[in-house]
Parts: sequence; C-alpha cells; structure tokens
Amino acid sequence: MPEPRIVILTAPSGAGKTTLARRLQEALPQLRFSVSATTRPPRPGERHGVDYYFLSEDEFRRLIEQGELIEYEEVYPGRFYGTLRREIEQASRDHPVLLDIDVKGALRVKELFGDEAFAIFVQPPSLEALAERLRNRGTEDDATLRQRLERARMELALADRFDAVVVNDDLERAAAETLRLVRSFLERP
Ligand SMILES: Nc1ncnc2c1ncn2[C@@H]1O[C@H](COP(=O)(O)OP(=O)(O)OP(=O)(O)O)[C@@H](O)[C@H]1O
Ligand SMILES: Nc1nc2c(ncn2[C@@H]2O[C@H](COP(=O)(O)O)[C@@H](O)[C@H]2O)c(=O)[nH]1
Repeated sequence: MPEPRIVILTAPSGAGKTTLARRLQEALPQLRFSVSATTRPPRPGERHGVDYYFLSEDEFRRLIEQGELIEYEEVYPGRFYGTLRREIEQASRDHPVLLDIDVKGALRVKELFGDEAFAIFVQPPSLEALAERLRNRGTEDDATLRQRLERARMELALADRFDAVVVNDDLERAAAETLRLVRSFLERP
C-alpha cells in the first residue's frame, strides 16, 4: 500500500465526531471518508454506502471471516461496527482517509499503522453535556442512551492514549483546532 495517511476522530458517542468530520471535509476536500460497516439500523436520512454500509449480522460475520475488516467492535450489545479494508486501501499521500470510529477501534488502527495514522480524541465538556447532546440529537431511546453514556465513562478514561485531545466545547474553536492539527499531520514529510 503506498504511504497511507489516516486521520482518526474518536470519542464517546455524542461528543461531536461526525460534526467535526464534516467541517474537516469541507476544509480539506482531499480527505476521503471511510464508510464503515454496521449492523445497527439506519436513522432517518442515513444512506447505505454514504453514512454506513448497513448489514445484517450474518453479512457482517461473513466480512469478518473473509478478512475484509481491518478492525471491528461490538460497540453496543448486538451492534457491530467495522472498518473495511477496501476503504483504507484508498489512503495515500494525495488522498488521506478520515475515520470516525470508537476508541477501541481507534487504538487498533493506531497499532496497525503507527505514525501513518493520527488519532484525535474529541472530548465533550462534561458527561452532562454529552447526555444533553445525545438527547437533543433525538436518535436514541432511553435504553440506547443509557448504554452510550455507560460506555462513555470507559472511553473518557482512554483519552490520553491518543495523539491529541480536542475539547469540543465551542464548536468553532474545536473545529479550528482540529483543522490545525490535521493540516500539520498531513504536511509532515
Ligand atoms: N460544540 C458543540 N456544542 C453543542 N452541540 C454540539 C457541538 N458539537 C456537536 N454538537 C451536537 O451534538 C450532537 C452529537 O454530535 P455528533 O453526532 O457529531 O456526535 P458523534 O460523536 O458523531 O456521535 P456518534 O458517535 O453517536 O455518531 C449533534 O446533535 C451535534 O449537532
Ligand atoms: N470500532 C469502530 N467503531 C465505529 C465504526 N464506525 C462507527 N463507529 C463508532 O460507533 C459508535 C456509534 O456510532 P453511531 O453511528 O451508531 O452513533 C461511534 O463511536 C462511532 O464512531 C467502525 O468502523 N469501527
């Protein structure tokens, strides 16, 4: 694979990865978003092949068996998410790839790619703010909201394992800091 460049945004659910990923893609159109596979059902407006590849559990397990996923996690009970090998194979100096994945997946990609990957942990201002953002987003029922907040405690404890931490309090400030970090990674020789 020719000199891959991989940018990873990782965080607990609701911290603002997707929001910051969109800002990054607007500012750096050469970044290609890596579309993950998942067994969770699509939310209103989400499109197969754009937001995720929405698969049955059997289809997902087949990808695992065929070695098509470079990492995968059962992020929530019965909800699998994984990074497709073919999405990463597009990564090069000219077309870096952007991943929006959970903390365990991000640690695995760092293990695999070392300094060719740059992982930013997006930190919410507090657990309370995280809960409020998830509630306001309106995508979770009470049970999945609880699961996401429970997992967030474990995820927040891993923040210092990543290359950089961006606190997503004020969105404009956080977006500018993320862009500065990513530009400087992409400019490295
Ligand atoms: N700085 C911010 N201040 C207030 N609200 C924000 C901020 N950043 C993002 N949000 C809002 O918080 C919600 C969660 O953001 P987003 O969907 O980007 O999080 P995420 O980390 O991608 O979550 P998931 O992992 O579940 O996909 C969204 O409704 C978004 O508009
Ligand atoms: N390990 C992986 N985690 C992934 C991947 N794609 C997304 N995710 C993470 O899952 C949670 C929940 O996402 P949601 O869309 O259901 O809110 C979030 O932290 C995502 O970043 C992946 O390929 N591998």
